[in-house]
Amino acid sequence: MGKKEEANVSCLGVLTHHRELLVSRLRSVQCILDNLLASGFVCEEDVEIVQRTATKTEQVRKILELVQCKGEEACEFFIYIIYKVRDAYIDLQPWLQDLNYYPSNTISLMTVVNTDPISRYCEKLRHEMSRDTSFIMSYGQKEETRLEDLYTDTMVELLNESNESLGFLESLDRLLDDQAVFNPQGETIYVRGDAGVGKSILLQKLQNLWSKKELHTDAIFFFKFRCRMFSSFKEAEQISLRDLLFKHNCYPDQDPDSEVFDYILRFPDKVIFTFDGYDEIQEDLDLINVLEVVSPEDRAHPLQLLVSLLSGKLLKGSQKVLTARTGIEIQSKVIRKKVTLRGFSPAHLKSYIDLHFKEQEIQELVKVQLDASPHLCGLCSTPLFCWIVFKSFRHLHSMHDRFQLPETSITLTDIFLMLCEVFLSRSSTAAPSLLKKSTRCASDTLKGGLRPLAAFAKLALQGMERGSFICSQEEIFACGLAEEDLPLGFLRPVSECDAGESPAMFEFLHITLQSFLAAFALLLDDQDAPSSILKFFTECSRKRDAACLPFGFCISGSSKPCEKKPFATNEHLQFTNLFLCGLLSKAHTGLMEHLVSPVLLKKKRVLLKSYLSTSVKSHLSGLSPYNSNEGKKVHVLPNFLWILRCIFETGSKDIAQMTAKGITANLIKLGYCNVFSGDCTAINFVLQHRKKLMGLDMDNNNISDYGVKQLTPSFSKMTVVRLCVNHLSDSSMEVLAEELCKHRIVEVLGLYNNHITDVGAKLVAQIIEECPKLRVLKIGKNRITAVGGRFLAGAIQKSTSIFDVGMWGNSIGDEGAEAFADALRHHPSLTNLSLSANCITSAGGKSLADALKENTVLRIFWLVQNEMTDDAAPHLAELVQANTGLSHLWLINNQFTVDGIRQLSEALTLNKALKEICVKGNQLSEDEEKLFVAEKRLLFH
Ligand SMILES: Nc1ncnc2c1ncn2[C@@H]1O[C@H](COP(=O)(O)OP(=O)(O)OP(=O)(O)O)[C@@H](O)[C@H]1O
Repeated sequence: MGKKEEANVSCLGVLTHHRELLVSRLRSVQCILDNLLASGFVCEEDVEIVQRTATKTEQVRKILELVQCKGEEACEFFIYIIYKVRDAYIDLQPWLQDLNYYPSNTISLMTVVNTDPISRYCEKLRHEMSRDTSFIMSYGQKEETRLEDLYTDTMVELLNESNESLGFLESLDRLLDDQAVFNPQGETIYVRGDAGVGKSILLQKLQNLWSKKELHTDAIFFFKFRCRMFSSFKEAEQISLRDLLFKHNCYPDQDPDSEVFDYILRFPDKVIFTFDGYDEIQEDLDLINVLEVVSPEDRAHPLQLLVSLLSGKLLKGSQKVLTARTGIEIQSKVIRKKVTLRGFSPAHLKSYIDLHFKEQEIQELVKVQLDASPHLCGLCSTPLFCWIVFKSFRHLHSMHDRFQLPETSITLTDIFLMLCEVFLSRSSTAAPSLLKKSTRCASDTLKGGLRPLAAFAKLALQGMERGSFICSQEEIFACGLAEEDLPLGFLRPVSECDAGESPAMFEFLHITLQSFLAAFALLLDDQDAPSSILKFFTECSRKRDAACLPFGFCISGSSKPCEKKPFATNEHLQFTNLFLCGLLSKAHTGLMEHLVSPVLLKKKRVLLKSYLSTSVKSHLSGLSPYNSNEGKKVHVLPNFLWILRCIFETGSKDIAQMTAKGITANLIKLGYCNVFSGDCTAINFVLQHRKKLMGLDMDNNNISDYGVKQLTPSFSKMTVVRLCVNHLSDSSMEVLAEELCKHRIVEVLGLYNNHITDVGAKLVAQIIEECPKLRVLKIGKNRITAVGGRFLAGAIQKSTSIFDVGMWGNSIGDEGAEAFADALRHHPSLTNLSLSANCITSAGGKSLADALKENTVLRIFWLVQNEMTDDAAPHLAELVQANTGLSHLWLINNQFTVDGIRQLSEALTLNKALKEICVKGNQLSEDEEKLFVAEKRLLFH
């Protein structure tokens, strides 16, 4: 009570007056009793009497009687407990506010201990979450790393419903907020990314932040799951939501009345869930057809509980974060917002180096070596690969003084071989001091460790064939592994919750390592026919009807999931194929001959090469080229990217040559294929063998500056270079300016939606000036201001070839517009120009209009979404009247009123050549728009 009321109203009176309200709303009796007892207001006997009372409401009545008997101070303390233990008495907080309650100085000195089951459970969850997430799960058990010692931010890109970029997340604790929400009805935040890009670690960091109360959320419960757990149940098994939450996270202690679960049901918005690895679910779920569980008391198959939670049928309002590999599409209706992980940026990579290597000298050494190899940097933008490279570097460098990272053409196979070498060298009996400075001999290490290596490989392959990522101790020992092999580092224990019911289960430290070892097993196998190495290729090439649509079928009408399917993607098999290509490559022959008979090795290599050649041919012949503005175009399928990756791993020039020759179209489209920077080496490996000129359309991928550097040799053949939406910065423009100006054959340059600033614009201007065939330039949605605008306009003015320029969505303003006006005045060939969304006001509009009066070449002019008002109208009207070349003028979303539009309309009647002026989205009412119906060429829609 406020100080004023304090004098008049006694707490005893309050309890009498509000007795019924307290009886109906007070839930956690135990916490009240514990505190009354601890403070001596009641005795043990009193507590027993209360506890013997049958119903909760009766218990509350008894407590009220007791405290009222004990007097004013006891009553005041009773209210004070409710005030202090907020979470437990959340329903009574508005009541306290209405009372304007404020504890007196005397009562504030008394201690209240929160023994409420909800608060205790929340504490327990935080404690366990902190314990489970403070370390990056052990590789080789001994050397666990603290999360905070190694966690580095990665690029988290926000996407809209159509997967277009909305920029990057500023900090991880904003993942749960409303930024970039495109579907407020959806409840799931969808995090996607490639293998090893850090989805699980991102969730771990999120959980860790929550456990330390550093996540901006008022959620007091956090339940984490690995999706694969949901598939580990038998078909007929059913569990309750309560069991799902508590059994697979932790149980509430001393909660006889199930208050925790009741609280969760009442306040689902206080709950966060994370579900990691949706792609690892072995059944496909259909959100529409699945018989959803909606009652929290029902028992159901865990997969049904999962679907019900994700779709908000259960615990509506709770926050859910779901991760999956790229390529898995989930129905938009359940998605609230979507992000994609892009790995380490160059700056993140530098921070990661500093965290990983404590010694400054080594930090420098690694930075120098990385700088020398953009390909390696590209691979290292994937945190998993980066971790392996750095771990191997640290280990091998400590053992062999002169160890250096491989500079050029390091493959993924090399990286995983290096990791095996590191693991196996742990079993070496020689003391490290004796090994120091000795020459590294990978073949000795692999040969020495062949027994465990072959056994781990066998285990990995068996898992792949079974479609399983976890294995039991019996399976491990059955493959010939012994207890002492486990600490080598290939396997790590699976935490109980992730494994479902099963005791002591293990998994490979990463699925990609399992894929690698499975490939090793195929290579080592001397029992089955050599052709069995191709088994996963065959599986991957089989078309999947509902590919990439895990919510696409199954569980139709029945409450049980139907037959087990392979994983939602077959990427783990694709990786096995890729590693097989690497292990069978010529470059590794010497090493592999220590492990497999040379005859068998050769047989397998021949088989693989012939398979790859055939599959390239059949893939290419299956593609149908079509004619486009830019020539005969062929859109390759994402699987082609895997073929290119495999070819690169084999290092076979023959196959690369054959592939390059087999592409008959003169433009290859690899758009939306999820190409990352590391892939560009593979693409370049093939394309550099191309004799004929060609175009490459790689719009909408993630190749970044490292990727552009990798493509350097191929630019000599490229007439079309489309790299829109690829996270390129000015440093890519340096490469492009150098290469394209050297070869001077480029005709189309697409750079839309990257991170190009004025510095890059200057380099692009150089390309325009020096490349005499350049016809089309798309450089919209970058960060170009008036300065860059002037460079570009100046170059365009000099070019005689360029006719189509897209500058949409920069900010060149009136100064830039002025420069473009000059270009228009003098330029002989520009026919299509977009200066939309460039902060151009009427002053800029006037300059452009005046210049255009003298230009009869420009056909289409875009000035959409600028800031022009009626001040620009007379000039535009003059242009409309005088210009005989212009056929389309786009003035959508400016600030013209009916007066301005009238001037344009009148001018239009005098120019029959102009086909249309689009003026939608200006400041006219519907009635005003109707004034212009007579002029059909003035469009308001
Ligand atoms: N942000 C990060 N900071 C430091 N290291 C990281 C980070 N993200 C990932 N790593 C390293 O990469 C490894 C693989 O990451 P993670 O398991 O999270 O990848 P993932 O995207 O979940 O892969 P998959 O899809 O194959 O399950 C981690 O064990 C860790 O060593």
